[in-house]
Amino acid sequence: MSGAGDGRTHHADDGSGALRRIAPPARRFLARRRAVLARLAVWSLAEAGQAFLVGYGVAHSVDQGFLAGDTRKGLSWLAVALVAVLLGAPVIRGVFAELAGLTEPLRDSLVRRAVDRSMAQALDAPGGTDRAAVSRLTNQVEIARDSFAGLVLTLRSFVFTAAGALLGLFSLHPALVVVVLPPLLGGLALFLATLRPMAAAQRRALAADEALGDHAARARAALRDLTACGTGPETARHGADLVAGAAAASRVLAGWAAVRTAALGVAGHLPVLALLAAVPWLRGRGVTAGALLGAFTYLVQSLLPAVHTLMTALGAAGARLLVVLDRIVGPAPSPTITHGTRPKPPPPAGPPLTPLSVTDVGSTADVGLPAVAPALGGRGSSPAVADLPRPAPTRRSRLPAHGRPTAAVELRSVTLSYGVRAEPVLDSLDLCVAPGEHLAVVGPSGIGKSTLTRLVAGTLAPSGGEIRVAGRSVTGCAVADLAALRVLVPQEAYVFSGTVGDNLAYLRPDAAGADLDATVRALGLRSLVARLGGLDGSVRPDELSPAERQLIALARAYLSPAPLLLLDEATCHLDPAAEAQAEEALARRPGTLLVVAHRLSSAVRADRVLVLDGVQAVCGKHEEVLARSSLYRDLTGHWNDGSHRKA
Ligand SMILES: Nc1ncnc2c1ncn2[C@@H]1O[C@H](COP(=O)(O)OP(=O)(O)OP(=O)(O)O)[C@@H](O)[C@H]1O
Repeated sequence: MSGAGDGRTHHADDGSGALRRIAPPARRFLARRRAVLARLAVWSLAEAGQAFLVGYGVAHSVDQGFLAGDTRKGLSWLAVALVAVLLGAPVIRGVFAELAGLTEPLRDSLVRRAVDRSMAQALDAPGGTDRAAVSRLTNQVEIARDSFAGLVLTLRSFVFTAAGALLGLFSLHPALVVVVLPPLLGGLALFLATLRPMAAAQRRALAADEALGDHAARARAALRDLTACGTGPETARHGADLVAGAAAASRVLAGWAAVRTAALGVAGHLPVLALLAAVPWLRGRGVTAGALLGAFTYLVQSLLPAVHTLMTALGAAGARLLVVLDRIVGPAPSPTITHGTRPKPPPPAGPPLTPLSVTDVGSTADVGLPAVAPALGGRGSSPAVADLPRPAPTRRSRLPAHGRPTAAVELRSVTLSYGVRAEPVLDSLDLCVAPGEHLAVVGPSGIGKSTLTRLVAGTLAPSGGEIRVAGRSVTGCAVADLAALRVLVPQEAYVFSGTVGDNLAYLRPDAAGADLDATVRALGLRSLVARLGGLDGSVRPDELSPAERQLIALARAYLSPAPLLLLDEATCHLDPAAEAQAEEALARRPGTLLVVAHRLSSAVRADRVLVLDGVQAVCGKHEEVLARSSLYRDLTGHWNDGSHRKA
């Protein structure tokens, strides 16, 4: 889960770093609660005494009572053992009462820290959201409190019970300690050796879980963008990778849990077996039957349950506590989101979900758009757009070595079906668009116009054939390379909260003020920009009309250095005059323009018109297509009537 750890390098260590970070605040926390700790110690001493008395009572009931023929004495010693067992209840009650004095202040302090951290991050990255904060405030704080309570209970219980039981064994016969202690210590050592790798595995599992949750939240927030840009499969693939990563992390964790179970077996059962095997040896050293029975009682009744609980609690709760505390108390991860802020290299931390170069940026900024890649000479090399005259297509053509200009867009026998058995939407389509050309795509609703733009944009892979943009195959092309080749402006234009300048320069972050001014003039945005307070004025997406949003998205595309612009009904909310101004400006821009037209005027303005008609396609100048395609004649008839705004 490499991505999961991005931006959280302090979580990537093996646990010792976390321990170092947690230790000082933990010491301070405990130092302030000495009185509670002292009261806990008193109750724990009572627990040690109870453990001591149980085995001691059983041993003496046998040796001094039943085996010596004194049944009354035997029963009296058994009564002592019974009272010791019954005393366990009030002792545990006392322990729990004191425990609250540690766990509740811990919970309050963690909540305070989690809130402080979220506030600090919100201030560091205005507009950004720290989604992990919710998890820290609820789930993780509860995990920390419960784990801490479990740890205090079991650690303390183990130490005092083991002390009581070992003291009891020693008092019965020192040889008993010699037999019991080695397997007990061996199991404990094996268990302690698993703690560090187990903590690291636990940390990776938590990080994988958070990364998955974060991905789901980002994908949900960006659903419209994902659908509009056709990057759902890519996002799903990334989600599947995260699920696989989380599963792998859980498997590693399970592997270490198995090692710990083995340690539990050694520490928990080997002492009993060792004691059984050593009975002849012990008898030879004068260990009485009562002492042996008392030793078994110590093992079965006190020591082994304490070891079992200790290992379970320290292994699971201890590792969890360390990881969770480090997340809340340790250094804050670097902010991952710059919503409403133009991304600057290096790109934001965290795995990108939809690395597109579409001009609608609002929620795609949330899902990690890549840094805008340079094209046509790279960043900073583009001249001020408005200063450029409209070059003839041939003048803008770039000639490869063999002398023929490389086509801006080339489709060779492209077929697209949305399902294995589905009728193809496009069937063996050939198309060649020259550099600098302005092509209008028309056709009835549902004929495949958006499909064509997505194919050319490289966000949809063809079922067959080949698609090249500026000579490069776009199928399987790296995202940054696609971003350098084309900009796709869909019908739903998204803008993001930020300044007007940030919105306009999103695809060309180094644009000079003069470029922005020229763009505003060329696209007819002057009154809108003035109303918003100039280039430094704020854009609030909800307060803009669909037409205003489209104008901003078009201006953003205009400024982009990409050589190919794809407009998929991107001017549908503009009135005819505004549409004409925007389209003419975009056509004057150096580069190729492919427009899905929804008005006759838009088709007439283009150098050529592509009419999609079922699986047939006709392409040529407006007059030629008018003569050759009855569908185009029908469409122009509808447009002229004004009865259908849309083809
Ligand atoms: N993701 C998809 N899965 C299955 N079928 C789809 C998908 N996207 C589009 N289609 C189908 O493919 C055909 C072409 O759709 P497309 O959106 O490309 O047409 P269009 O010409 O752009 O239509 P409109 O002008 O209404 O936007 C339609 O029948 C549509 O239902």
